[in-house]
Amino acid sequence: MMQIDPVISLQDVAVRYKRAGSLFRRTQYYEALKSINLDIFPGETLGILGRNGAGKSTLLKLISGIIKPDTGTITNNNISVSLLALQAGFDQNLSGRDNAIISGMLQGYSRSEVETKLDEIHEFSGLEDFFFEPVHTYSSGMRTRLGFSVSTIISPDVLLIDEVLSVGDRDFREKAEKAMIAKIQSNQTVLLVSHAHSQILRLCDRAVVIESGKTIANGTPAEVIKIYERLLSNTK
Ligand SMILES: Nc1ncnc2c1ncn2[C@@H]1O[C@H](COP(=O)(O)OP(=O)(O)OP(=O)(O)O)[C@@H](O)[C@H]1O
Repeated sequence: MMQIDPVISLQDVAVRYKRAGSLFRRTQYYEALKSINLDIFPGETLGILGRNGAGKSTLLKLISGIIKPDTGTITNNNISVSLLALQAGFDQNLSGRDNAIISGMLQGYSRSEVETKLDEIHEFSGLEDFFFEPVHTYSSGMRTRLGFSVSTIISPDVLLIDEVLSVGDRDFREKAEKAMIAKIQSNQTVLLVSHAHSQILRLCDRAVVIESGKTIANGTPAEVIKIYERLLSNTK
């Protein structure tokens, strides 16, 4: 059988955060990720399950390059990765339009490439005239719409989604879910973090569980959800 190379590969990766020390105590660290081993293959939709604090968001930040591992290696063959952490990283004083341009450029596109997509982003966001107003005038739902629209219209090689399908008002949520499903069904590589097991089952080709900073299960969504549910009920 032909071997397909992963687009991103994590080997024994660990991340620790500095905990605020006190005057008399040495700086303390918290190991959010202890040992992550994960390959992400082109075109797949990979679901990430794990309880609160297990390290899922840290994993997404790591893959998107926002933070670096303390130990272990991440191999990424020069691909663009975008974290759909809604509202993250907008400059409050710039307009939605300018923030859209910057986000697109941060995802590795040229200014003119992003500009050709601006009308589509504007349209999808439903922000109307607010698109041209500073982001500090937006409600949090409006920021969500902007973030989602940018990442939906400007497709990175790997799209990382952190619980996105559960935000926004009902109309936008339905629109967002439809757009996500279209992406998932296309060749887009997607990493989806969700606490909704039915969503993982419905949308993903494969799933993994992160428990206490380690990858502990990897397989079909049905298999992995079974393992995860057993884990939750054993430790209640
Ligand atoms: N900037 C930070 N500084 C210190 N500790 C942090 C920081 N960010 C996260 N942590 C800690 O690291 C651990 C993992 O956090 P993370 O946000 O990755 O979990 P998660 O699995 O995404 O949780 P949730 O399901 O609640 O979103 C948690 O114990 C958290 O308290």
